Amino acid sequence: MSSVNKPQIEQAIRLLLEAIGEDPNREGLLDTPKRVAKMYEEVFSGLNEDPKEHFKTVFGEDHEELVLVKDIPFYSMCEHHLVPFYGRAHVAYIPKGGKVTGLSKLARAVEAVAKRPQLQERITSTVADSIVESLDPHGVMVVVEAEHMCMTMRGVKKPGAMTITSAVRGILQSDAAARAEVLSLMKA
Ligand SMILES: Nc1nc2c(ncn2[C@@H]2O[C@H](COP(=O)(O)OP(=O)(O)OP(=O)(O)O)[C@@H](O)[C@H]2O)c(=O)[nH]1
Ligand SMILES: [Zn+2]
Repeated sequence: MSSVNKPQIEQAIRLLLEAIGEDPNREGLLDTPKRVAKMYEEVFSGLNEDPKEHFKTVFGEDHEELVLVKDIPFYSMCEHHLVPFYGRAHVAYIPKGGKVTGLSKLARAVEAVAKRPQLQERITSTVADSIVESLDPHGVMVVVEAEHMCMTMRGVKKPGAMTITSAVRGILQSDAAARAEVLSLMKA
């Protein structure tokens, strides 16, 4: 079920168009409020999702070694300017007690968290903490690399500048050698 109020978004977009000096009744813009409402429903669909729900899929596999899914593409919306930021997430964890989740669930958790008005730091730490809370693993490391359109098309105008954030939990926080190994696999 959607949490966005589409008629209200349509109304707001008509006002916005008027405010920038456009005519919301000209032919090319007639369906724009409806399209934008539909788009926001899609790009903010993560507001209805708890990333931890995805980790209910657990296999009782006795693997207490690294699992890494890297290069997970994501698109999010910067909560300061409501323009996109996008890039790749790398999610690693070391399972404990047979709590191994489905690989796709790591990517689903990234999607759920990204599809909200966001900060890159919060995407990173929310994904890491969801894994810790759901799977109680030995360790977790999430690295996110992204380009922010608010730094590219406006403001400071620095296309190509990449922001990298990480969140490290458990043994990957306390053991520098293990952390370095995960980092090198993420970069490989
Ligand atoms: N920490 C963090 N900052 C972000 C993120 N996305 C955008 N920002 C920053 O949020 C800040 C908002 O700064 P403000 O001074 O309030 O807004 P502004 O005048 O539009 O800032 P400029 O972008 O510098 O023009 C900017 O520095 C953005 O680069 C993010 O994911 N994390
Ligand atoms: Zn921004």
